[in-house]
Amino acid sequence: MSERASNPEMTISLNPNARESPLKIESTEAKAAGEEGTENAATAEQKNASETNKIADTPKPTHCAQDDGKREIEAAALREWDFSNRKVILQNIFKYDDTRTLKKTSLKWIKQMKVLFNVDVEFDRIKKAPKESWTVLTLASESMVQPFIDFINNTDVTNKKGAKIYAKRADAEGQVREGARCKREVGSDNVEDQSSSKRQRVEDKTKEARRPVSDDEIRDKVVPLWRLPYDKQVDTKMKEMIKKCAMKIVAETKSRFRDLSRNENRNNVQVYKWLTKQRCIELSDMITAPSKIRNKNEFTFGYRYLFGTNGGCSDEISEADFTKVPSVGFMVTGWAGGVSRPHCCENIPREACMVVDIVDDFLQTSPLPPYDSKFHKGFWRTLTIRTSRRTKECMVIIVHSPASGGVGDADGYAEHFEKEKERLVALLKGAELQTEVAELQPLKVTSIFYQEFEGLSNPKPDHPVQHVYGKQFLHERLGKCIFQISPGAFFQVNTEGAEILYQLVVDQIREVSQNPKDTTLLDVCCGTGTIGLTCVTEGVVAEVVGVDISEPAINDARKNAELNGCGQYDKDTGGLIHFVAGRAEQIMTSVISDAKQSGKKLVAVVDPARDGLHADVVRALRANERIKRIVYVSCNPTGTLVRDAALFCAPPTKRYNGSAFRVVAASPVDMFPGTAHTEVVMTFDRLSDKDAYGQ
Ligand SMILES: C[S@@+](CC[C@H](N)C(=O)[O-])C[C@H]1O[C@@H](n2cnc3c(N)ncnc32)[C@H](O)[C@@H]1O
Repeated sequence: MSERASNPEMTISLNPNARESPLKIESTEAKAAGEEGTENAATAEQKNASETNKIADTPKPTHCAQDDGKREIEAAALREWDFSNRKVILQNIFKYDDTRTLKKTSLKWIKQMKVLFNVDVEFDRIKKAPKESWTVLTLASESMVQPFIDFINNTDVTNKKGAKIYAKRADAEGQVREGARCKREVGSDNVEDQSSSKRQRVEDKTKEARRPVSDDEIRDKVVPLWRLPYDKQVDTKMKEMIKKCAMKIVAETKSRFRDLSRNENRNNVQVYKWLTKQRCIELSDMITAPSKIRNKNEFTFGYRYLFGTNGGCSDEISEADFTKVPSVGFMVTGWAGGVSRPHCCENIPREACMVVDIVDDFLQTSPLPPYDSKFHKGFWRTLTIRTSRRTKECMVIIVHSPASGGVGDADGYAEHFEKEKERLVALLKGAELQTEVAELQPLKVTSIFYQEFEGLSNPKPDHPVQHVYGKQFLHERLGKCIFQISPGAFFQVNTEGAEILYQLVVDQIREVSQNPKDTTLLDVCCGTGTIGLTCVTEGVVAEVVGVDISEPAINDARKNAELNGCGQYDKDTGGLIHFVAGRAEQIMTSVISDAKQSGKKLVAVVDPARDGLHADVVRALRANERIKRIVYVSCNPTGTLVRDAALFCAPPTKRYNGSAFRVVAASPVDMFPGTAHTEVVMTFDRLSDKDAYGQ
């Protein structure tokens, strides 16, 4: 916290530049408007300066004027302390960026402003709530706010995912609450101005997005590394892993040692021996997946834009050149755009494209329109296709708006829905889905589900589904096991890649479970029980306790234990395989203490979603010294794995007690070829005091 923030009594600005040498404000508009604009800006600047100087120039007050003068100074001081007029809200910030990253980014923008427009801006602080896509940035003085907002809104400032970042003022009282969006402090004219300019922006974006899209654009979005040969893709990812995961874990962990000795005045917080000379976690070579093919693909209903008879011939393409047809595919140009066919993407299997073709044909004659997220109107929303080339099964899940009541003009939908539903089922169930591999038998659509959803985004995995055709589950074979998968349950999207990933986990557990009968595996975020059951069938552990938030996934896991001959848990007699539904952060402590009662050795494998582990799960695992090894499977190695690894490896504190861990192995696996994503299996071993500081 800055000195100013920590001492509200202080009235002298710590940023003398901000008050004494008023800014040269040369906003982009002022530049564009030439001399006149510059002059206006200069006048405004002078006005600003004279306002500021008023305080300093206040004549020595007479007795009566003394109170007024005092009040004015107090008011000025208050204004100085009223941070709200210096606060800017930035929207569309990347959800997983933390405050430190944002500080760096803001400094970069400020540098750009200086270079491009010769505008001096300084910022005081920036604060971001985790997983919010907006943040509040406080500038050093009020006069910097408008130029900064202009810069952000009028130049190409985007977040990591390429979405435009927008800026606006925070509200008058500075009531910037975490988790609440702020209202702007503007006059009614301004509100109109701003909302019409916002409308304009949305219109422009929509116009830009609703157009025919080339195959290369589709690939650029879905498999952004497709232009590189595969070995170069792997190189690129490996460099990213070293810089943003392996090096960051060491830096982050070391910074925790520094913070502890500084903040808690603990002068004995010496960096552990294994870290002292280390700059980077040692990573093994990237393990490549034998196949690029995804077994789960999600598409959106919408309109596909095609060139009309004249369209696409000249450089200047206008909207009149397009025609549009209802379709299903990827939203390559964002939520406001049309949808594009997935056939050109190398990771989408041909059998899934065949289902897309069937649904596409069906839509051409369907009286029910695709859903339009801009107006929250329309019927067909998303199509999910799960396939297994090994069992020749295919599961189709169609999400739609309610047929009556609910979304948009739903009243007309009810009369068509039942008929349309049956028509689509009839088209799908007879289909033979041929893969690119001629020798492979074609797949069949073995189950169809409909899912009604009224909300604005997407249904949660446990949102109810309506089973309309075939089997209730999809079956997939992995290694020696077979797994039943419910429509809402998680399953790794690259089947061949998952086998490699699980084999790595098995090997890491085998290293510490000399006697499998005496080892219990805690499978945290176990999904359908895949990792735990693979470990049992591979003979590295005999007992598994799995925890997952999803009830359907846990039901699948229990069934999968039976299917794979691992026995089922009996609540009276107990048993060797036990799956529990619940939030890991709420039940982990009791799960661990129950597991401890058997007196067996405990090993944990954690495989959380992109959000990483909840702090309470890290605490529970750290606090239980019986857990000597944790194998962490991460799909977000440059984000949440870094955070969680630092929490496991940092010295004990009141909040995170129990001896620290150290990283003993880390293997990146390319589960998503063509994309920038990588999965990492990282192994942590508990450090004894002797290991921590010993020779
Ligand atoms: C990446 S998946 C891993 C699943 C499984 N290990 C596998 O390989 O198939 C993450 C799992 O975490 C579960 N999950 C998400 N939040 C959770 C929470 N708070 N507590 C327990 N499980 C959670 C999800 O339901 C999902 O099954």
